[in-house]
Amino acid sequence: TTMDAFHLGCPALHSHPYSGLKPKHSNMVFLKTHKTASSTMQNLLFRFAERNNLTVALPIQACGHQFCYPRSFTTHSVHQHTLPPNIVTNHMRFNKAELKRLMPNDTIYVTILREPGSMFESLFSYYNQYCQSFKRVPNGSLEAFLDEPWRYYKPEENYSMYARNTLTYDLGGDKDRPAKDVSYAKAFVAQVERVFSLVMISEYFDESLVLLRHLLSWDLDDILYVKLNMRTPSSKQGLTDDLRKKIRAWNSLDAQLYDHFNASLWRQISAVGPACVAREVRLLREAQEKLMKRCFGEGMPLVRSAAEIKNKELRPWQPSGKVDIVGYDLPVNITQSFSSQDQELCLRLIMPEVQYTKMLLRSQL
Ligand SMILES: Nc1ncnc2c1ncn2[C@@H]1O[C@H](COP(=O)(O)OS(=O)(=O)O)[C@@H](OP(=O)(O)O)[C@H]1O
Repeated sequence: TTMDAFHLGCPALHSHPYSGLKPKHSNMVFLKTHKTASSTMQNLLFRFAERNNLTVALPIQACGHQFCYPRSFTTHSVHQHTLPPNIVTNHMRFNKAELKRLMPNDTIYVTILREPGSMFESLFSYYNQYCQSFKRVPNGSLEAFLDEPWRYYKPEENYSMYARNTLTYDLGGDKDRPAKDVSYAKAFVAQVERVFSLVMISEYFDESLVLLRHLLSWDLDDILYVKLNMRTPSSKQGLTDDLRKKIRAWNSLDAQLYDHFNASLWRQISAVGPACVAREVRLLREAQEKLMKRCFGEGMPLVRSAAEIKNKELRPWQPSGKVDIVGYDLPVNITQSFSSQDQELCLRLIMPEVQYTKMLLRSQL
């Protein structure tokens, strides 16, 4: 069966005869960075937590669905009914010392980075009305911003962290440290490396998940997902090489983080065995397809713009009228023939972050 093949995979990691029986690791912090596929990861972790009766740390009401981001994380932002937690995954600005006070000693730290070009293009479009540095650019032109970023960017302004080195900021670093301060960048990368056991890469999401599965001794079923929080193609802009270069120069700290951890990811893949990782990725995609059929019938899940989604619980948050974030609906004819267990799973797979956070909080009260 697929499951047997899955367990037989990657012999390098199964040198211990009983390693297949190793208990699943459940204490983890996933630093949810912005516009990096982190909502897809968060949804996967929420489902894992529910299936295994784990406690997810959730923000107090005053902090919204984030731990009072963009302020640095403190334990005061954690709802008392979600203590002591096994899993932390809602948005925050990372603060290791405070997390250490909150979490068990065996907590594993994981995060995710995305290629700076496509990440910045996504940020620019998603936060175009939210972030003043973007809002004041004529015609919402990414080119205009990148030609003269200092004309639009005010480092001290609200939400300026979406306009420069967002990953560095989310990780707790100094987004405005000048690029010529080489030793800062190096020391920061080293610090991130010491804390995080795995830094996932959005472009290699499935490969990253396979490494995560190995790190935590999870099953194939634990890493199934549906892509969340996507923009419609019409909300996206292609990037020229020149634009990509300018984005990297403007976000040079993030670019250094990305280059470093992209290389580490491939080193980790090499260590496990590239063929074995590729096999698990294939098995993951096959299992995913089966699950899609079960939940959504033949073909793909029903990708819809928010207004078209009948069930309000399934509408993703829309940052502004200028960008469309798509979500999913469950097909009615299929849901009628569902077992209630399947219905719960399929519903959760496509539940957006804000709604799922609220639901989890209610269930943990
Ligand atoms: N599995 C997977 N692999 C690769 N990319 C993925 C995946 N899932 C989501 N996405 C893309 O991630 C973008 C949304 O990121 P986030 O969920 O982190 O955004 S948010 O900060 O929480 O709002 C968003 O990018 P853009 O569409 O470019 O905006 C999603 O399309």
